[in-house]
Amino acid sequence: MSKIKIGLFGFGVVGQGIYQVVQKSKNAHAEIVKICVRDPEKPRKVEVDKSLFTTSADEILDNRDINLIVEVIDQADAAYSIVKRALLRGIPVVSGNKTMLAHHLPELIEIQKTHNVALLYDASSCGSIPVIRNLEEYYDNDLLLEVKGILNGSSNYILSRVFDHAESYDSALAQAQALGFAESDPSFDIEGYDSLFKLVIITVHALGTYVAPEKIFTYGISTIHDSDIRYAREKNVKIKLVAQVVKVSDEHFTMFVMPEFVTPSKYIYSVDDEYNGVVIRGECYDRQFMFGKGAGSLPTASSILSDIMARLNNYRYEYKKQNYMQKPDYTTDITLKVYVRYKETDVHGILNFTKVHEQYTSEDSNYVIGDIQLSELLAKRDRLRGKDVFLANIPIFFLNRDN
Ligand SMILES: NC(=O)C1=CN([C@@H]2O[C@H](COP(=O)(O)OP(=O)(O)OC[C@H]3O[C@@H](n4cnc5c(N)ncnc54)[C@H](OP(=O)(O)O)[C@@H]3O)[C@@H](O)[C@H]2O)C=CC1
Ligand SMILES: N[C@@H](CC=O)C(=O)O
Repeated sequence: MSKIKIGLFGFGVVGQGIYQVVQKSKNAHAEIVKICVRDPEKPRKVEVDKSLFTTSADEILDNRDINLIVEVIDQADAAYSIVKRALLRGIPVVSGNKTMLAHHLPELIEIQKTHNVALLYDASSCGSIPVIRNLEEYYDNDLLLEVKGILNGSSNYILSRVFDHAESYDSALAQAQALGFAESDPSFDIEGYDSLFKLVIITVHALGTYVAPEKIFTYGISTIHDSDIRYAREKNVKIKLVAQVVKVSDEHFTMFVMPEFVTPSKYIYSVDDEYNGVVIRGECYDRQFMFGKGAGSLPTASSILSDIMARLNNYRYEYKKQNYMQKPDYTTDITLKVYVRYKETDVHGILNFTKVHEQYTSEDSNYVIGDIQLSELLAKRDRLRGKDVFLANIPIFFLNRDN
């Protein structure tokens, strides 16, 4: 490709960042030809020639000059329709939309193969950190055992402000929204779904296997309470929202998203604010750690620019791990040690612990620390929703391997 002519979908936090980095980057040999938005009259932070705007997706998809679609809108269903139509027409796409990708990757991978067309999406997972391309290329072997980390900038920002700066949860969430870190519906961030969707995408590139989001246990930070923070401080740990995919044997891997008590010796202990941190563990090399801004306009745009420039060399994912021999199967048949704090909810009536290590009751709040099957947590997930319950992983299961 000699010059990239971009049809851009979305001109919000990320779209405007992309416009800025493309203008700045002379060696990208790229030009934004048209921008599709919902409302062309909306005031924007970045000044742009208004004649670039359209509200018609077809005006971009039918424009034969455009040889790359960049999709950064906040609507997953509309994004799916745009991306699929573009790929079916043979137009390559760069996307940052993890919600859409986590739900439609198997079909979109198939279309890429049958229509010989590329879909790149490094910005969808961990903002500026190049996780996907590294998993796809550098870690293209059997040695990978685990990818674990903080994948959501907003929840990490909130936890940092609450934990280290004694700010209120609501004020920290409002700041995460004002700074452009949070999703349009911030419950995606705080309930763990954004981390979940990124984990689904990461697992496709880490192990070559797609697991649908609804099959994965996900618990967020929205029910965190002063007593949880007090407890963590007393134990000299921090609470982080952690997503992980782990090979638990040669035959099986597991994955889940939940708050975790993180000790100071762990790499992710020092990952604060909107930063993300990803620990990659493998046979022979032990651990490697990737760290960087996980959200925000320019950090995310920098990742999109990297995918745009990769298209100059016709780069595409080959999904080689999908064809690996003896791929491990997904299991939820593992035991976790968890802390469950509650007030009124009959936690013991809902959750079957295989072993209770510690129980505490007081007027203010109660907690239990016990062993529980991941499958049990997944089965009872809906019964815990909306309850006065906070749950955190105590990473004992992987203790001798955890750093
Ligand atoms: N913010 C971040 O840090 C990151 C975001 N992402 C992902 O990037 C995407 C965009 O996020 P962000 O920029 O923050 O979101 P914003 O809400 O800031 O912007 C969304 C943009 O999408 C446009 N839009 C919505 N629906 C349509 C549609 N049907 N057709 C055309 N345009 C549409 C909106 O138009 P209008 O302006 O007219 O309303 C707006 O410009 C999301 O998928 C998000 O998950 C990924 C990594 C980081
Ligand atoms: N809302 C997301 C944005 C980037 O993916 C986050 O906070 O990480």
